[in-house]
Amino acid sequence: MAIKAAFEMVKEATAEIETISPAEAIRRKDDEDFLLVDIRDPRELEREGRIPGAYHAPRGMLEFWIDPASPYYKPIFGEKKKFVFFCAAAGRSAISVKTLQDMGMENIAQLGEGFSGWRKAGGPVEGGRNG
Ligand SMILES: O=S(=O)([O-])[S-]
Repeated sequence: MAIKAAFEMVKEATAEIETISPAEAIRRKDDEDFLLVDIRDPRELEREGRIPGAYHAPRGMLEFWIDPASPYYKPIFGEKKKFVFFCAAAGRSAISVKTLQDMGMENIAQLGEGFSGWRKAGGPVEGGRNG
């Protein structure tokens, strides 16, 4: 059986979800009803730094953290906010947001170009070893 290309999955997912530009995310980052959700691995956060105020939800646990019926549910995902997920470059976030959307989660989007787009657009970053 042929393996479907990961980037094809990203392309298909991206076509079905909302993407917010880094500039818009920077503008809205302090809004009470707007939350950036960092789905990168802990090692990436240590190495590259993090967006101040972003909530860290490792991609591996996402489906379980947003599902109120799951023992791993995180009530923050039940709050009335716009949840904007990001990874390093909007690959994993596209697939993740599509999955959460399919699960019925509303008011979600991904951050276009991910953490690298945020950095390029001049968004604040804290920590990291590549500073
Ligand atoms: O998934 S990724 O875009 O961060 S490589």
